[in-house]
Amino acid sequence: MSQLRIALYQPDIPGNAGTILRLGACLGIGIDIIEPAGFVLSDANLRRAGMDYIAKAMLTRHVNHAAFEAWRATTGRRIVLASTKAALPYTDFHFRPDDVLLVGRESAGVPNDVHDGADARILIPMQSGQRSLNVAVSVAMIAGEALRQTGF
Ligand SMILES: C[S@@+](CC[C@H](N)C(=O)[O-])C[C@H]1O[C@@H](n2cnc3c(N)ncnc32)[C@H](O)[C@@H]1O
Repeated sequence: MSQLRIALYQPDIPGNAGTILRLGACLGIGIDIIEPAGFVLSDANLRRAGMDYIAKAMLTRHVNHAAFEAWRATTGRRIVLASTKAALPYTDFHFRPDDVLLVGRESAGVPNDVHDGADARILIPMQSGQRSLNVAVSVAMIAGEALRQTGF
């Protein structure tokens, strides 16, 4: 099991959350959901995407960002934010095994204070003029690189 964690900031598309929960279950990565989410965990689209893997996901729910930060502060883990506004390509970032990879909500990313409060901000470079990748695709790409670097 990896120490890496993936945190979803107020996710609003249940199919993406289900896909990420499945990824976490398959790769042994814990998932944090920072609420409020735009759906309930019993949502049919979440269940369809996550299938029976959801039962095996190591999921922690935090009632809000302050509660998530309070938990995180006790662990000493870094927050590594995936952001379309970042400058540093994720492949040039040096991951630690216990980093928390934070991704933004599908509709609006993260607010400025969460963006500025992250320990690091990383980018998946895209072609000029493209807005963003799907959040679950972003998680898969960056988690793959983090696990590769940290020897999982
Ligand atoms: C659909 S995007 C959010 C789009 C939102 N309008 C914004 O500007 O952040 C959802 C999340 O996926 C991640 N993401 C998507 N594309 C990315 C990229 N090229 N580099 C880094 N993270 C990305 C970010 O965490 C983002 O907050």
